[in-house]
Amino acid sequence: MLGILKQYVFSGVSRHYKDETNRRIMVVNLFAAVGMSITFILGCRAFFAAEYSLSTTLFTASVVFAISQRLQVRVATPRARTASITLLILCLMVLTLLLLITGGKDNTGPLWIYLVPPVTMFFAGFIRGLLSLISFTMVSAVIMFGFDEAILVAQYTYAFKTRLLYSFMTVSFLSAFYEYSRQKSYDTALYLSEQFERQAKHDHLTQLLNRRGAQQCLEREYARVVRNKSKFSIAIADIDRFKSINDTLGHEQGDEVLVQISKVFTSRLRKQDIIARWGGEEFMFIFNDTDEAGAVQALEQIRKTLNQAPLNINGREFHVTSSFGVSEVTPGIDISYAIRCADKALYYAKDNGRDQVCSISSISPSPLSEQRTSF
Ligand SMILES: Nc1nc2c(ncn2[C@@H]2O[C@H](COP(=O)(O)OP(=O)(O)OP(=O)(O)O)[C@@H](O)[C@H]2O)c(=O)[nH]1
Repeated sequence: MLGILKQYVFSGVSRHYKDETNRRIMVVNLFAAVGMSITFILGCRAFFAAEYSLSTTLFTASVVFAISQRLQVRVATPRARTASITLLILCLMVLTLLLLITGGKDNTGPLWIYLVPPVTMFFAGFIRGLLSLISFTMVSAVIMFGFDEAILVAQYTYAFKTRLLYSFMTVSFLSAFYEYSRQKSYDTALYLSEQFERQAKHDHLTQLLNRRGAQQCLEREYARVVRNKSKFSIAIADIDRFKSINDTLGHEQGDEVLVQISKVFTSRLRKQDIIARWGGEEFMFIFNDTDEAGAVQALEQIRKTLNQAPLNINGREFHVTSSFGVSEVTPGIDISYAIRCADKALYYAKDNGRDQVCSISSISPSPLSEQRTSF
């Protein structure tokens, strides 16, 4: 029994949707179930009391509640969800207005009016909810006071009608305020969680991806390579003699040098390629759908740009160079192995005089001939 109830409440929920959407789906499921049951029970009572018009109205409402729930589950699109919510709110409002007009059982019908504000606000959101409630209030006022009360079937005192309207407007205002605060808190929480996620993956100095972010990209790209049986290349860049830059300029200006270098690197990359700060004065390049020769070509351009364009640090010009180690990743070569190869190529470039691009296949003897399982 509990399992069936859980299945019903969670029907239509998907991990691909936002939390807010899933929460709405669950509340619509619950609300539709409650609305369907109550209107059905009250409809049966009215039927056995020979109040056929009331029972027909309640049975119709019960069916509409059921349809709106099925709609959001069967047609899992944002439009269907909006239609389902609109149907629920409309059904509730029409039902409430009918109870207001007829008085329901012993003139207690108007009491159901207090269900309208919280339900409308939660389902429709602040703006649409507010507009719906203003329209509903105006219709209710016309029913109670307009046309010499010709629309009303039930008899209410003037004091009752005015108090009903005032209290309804107060509940509506409070519900609107609550929904506004709830939406604001939700937006703030969402913004903060996005910021935290961004910070966890980005380097605060250069604003590039950090090592963690780069590793996620590498894993994603590797999965794609395995799936498509294709290849991509990685490269590690290490700024030449950065220690002496720090010693000459100071650590703070050294940071500024890193920022400017990251901009030079980024400016020369294709849109689909990725650059990250791998750590300290090291950068990682990920060249999607590119073999080793293609990556070497691209890096030669980057190297030349850095070599030829002096950096401007506090009005003084500085020539900075970088060495690069390149390696190719194919479905048969795992990422950690490729990183080790790129590292080897980089140190080969350093040993051979710096300011150059070295690929792993250009090194002799090739480390690729080593046991891959050793990584
Ligand atoms: N300003 C600054 N310096 C850093 C940062 N991270 C690492 N470094 C410095 O970078 C320097 C790296 O020096 P080394 O690894 O000895 O190598 P190098 O001087 O670059 O020489 P080669 O790599 O052999 O060309 C060290 O002095 C680190 O303190 C950083 O975030 N900011």
